[in-house]
Amino acid sequence: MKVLKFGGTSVGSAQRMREVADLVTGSDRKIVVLSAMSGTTNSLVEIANYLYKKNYDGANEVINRLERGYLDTVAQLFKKEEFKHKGLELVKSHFDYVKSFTKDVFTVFEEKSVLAQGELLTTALFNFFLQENGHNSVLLPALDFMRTNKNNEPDTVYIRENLERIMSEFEDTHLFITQGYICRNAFGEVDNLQRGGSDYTASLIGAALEVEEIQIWTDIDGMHNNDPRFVENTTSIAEISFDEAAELAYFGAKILHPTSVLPAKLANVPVKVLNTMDPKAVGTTISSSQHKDRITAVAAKDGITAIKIKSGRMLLAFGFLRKVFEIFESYKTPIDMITTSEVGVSVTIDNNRHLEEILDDLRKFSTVEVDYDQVIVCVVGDLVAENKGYANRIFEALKEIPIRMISYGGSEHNISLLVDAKDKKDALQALSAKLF
Ligand SMILES: Nc1ncnc2c1ncn2[C@@H]1O[C@H](COP(=O)(O)OP(=O)(O)O)[C@@H](O)[C@H]1O
Ligand SMILES: N[C@@H](CC(=O)OP(=O)(O)O)C(=O)O
Repeated sequence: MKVLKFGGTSVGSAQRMREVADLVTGSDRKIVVLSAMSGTTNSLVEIANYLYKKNYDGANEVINRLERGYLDTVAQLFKKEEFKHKGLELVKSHFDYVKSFTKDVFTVFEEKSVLAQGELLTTALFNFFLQENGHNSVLLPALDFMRTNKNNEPDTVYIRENLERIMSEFEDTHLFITQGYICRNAFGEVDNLQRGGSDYTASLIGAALEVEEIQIWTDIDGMHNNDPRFVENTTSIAEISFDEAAELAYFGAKILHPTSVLPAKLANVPVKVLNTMDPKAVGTTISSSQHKDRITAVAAKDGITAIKIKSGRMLLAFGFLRKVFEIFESYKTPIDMITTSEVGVSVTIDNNRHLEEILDDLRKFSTVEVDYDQVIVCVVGDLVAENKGYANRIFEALKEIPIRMISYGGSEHNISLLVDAKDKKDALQALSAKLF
């Protein structure tokens, strides 16, 4: 069995859905994970923001625009009156539900339910389309098996047991369709796996069922060696290890959700990144094979804040780092990069929600400087100490760019550098020019 995930752009129109149907209707057994049609989740976020502010005119305007888009898709997707009717009813019921919140209380619980409508609607439409064309597909409700625990981590035992239970009722079925991104939390409430989380859904399902392969179908021919939104002439990486792919995803390669590689890695299920617009392209295979003597790729993670913490008493003091880390831990704020010296320590975070409280606590025993709007540029490859010369090439490439922090040695696959956001594009381009 294989798991195939199609992102929002891959199911972004009636024509694209037809192309996806061609790709999934072979004879082998598959679970197809779909995201919402492109733009849907952004619109739902916009609607939720209006509903929080009780701006019902604003909410209705976006709701109506989104609904018209889905009605157009129904008109173009289905041929038979019966299915056109089913499609229209389906769209109406989902949008009536969203509209009901323009008259009701709106809290984080309702927001999560609103955000779930995109995937629920897209998968149901796609499943109708398969049925109209005579395919015997079954819709697997993600809300019946995808669940997180009290730490907001996937509850892997629950996921496996419930997937197996539901699927055992359909032993003769070869094609299952399910929603990416959405789940229930430990309290059984509708929740999600964070933006872009459909990749994570695919990886969790693939790992739970120990499938032969997970395929991530998107709008580009695999993982590229640099961010194609900022650098021209990037090329697809044919093969990459789980570890390198995880570093790239974590450090900003938008093509994969940051946490999506780990479940596949733990279950040792290979992941292929493939292009819906060019299905014959080789794409990228992510597996446990390591690739020696190369720099593989560059990525950049935006929205970073750097905090420089200085203390006259750090010199020869023990316990200083513990005090610093405990503060970040108490506000559940993860640290990305860290560098130390005799007089202080610099750390970066990507979540400023508790920044003011963190700074207040740090100021009780240190002086603190903050740099906003920073970017972590991450170079991934076989960067073991024995491979001499790679660091030199990286710094040579970046000689015109102010570098605020450098992290090397934390993993054998990564050198991370902190630069100002305004220098990001130049840094990425300079690295591509020198390294590839
Ligand atoms: N290293 C990279 N390799 C390939 N694509 C990348 C990379 N970094 C960023 N991207 C961007 O990621 C996009 C695909 O991700 P996304 O839009 O989330 O797809 P989907 O809607 O299929 O989930 C590509 O179109 C590309 O612009
Ligand atoms: N629809 C969700 C989940 C997702 O993964 O989308 P995509 O595969 O299009 O990045 C989002 O926009 O966040």
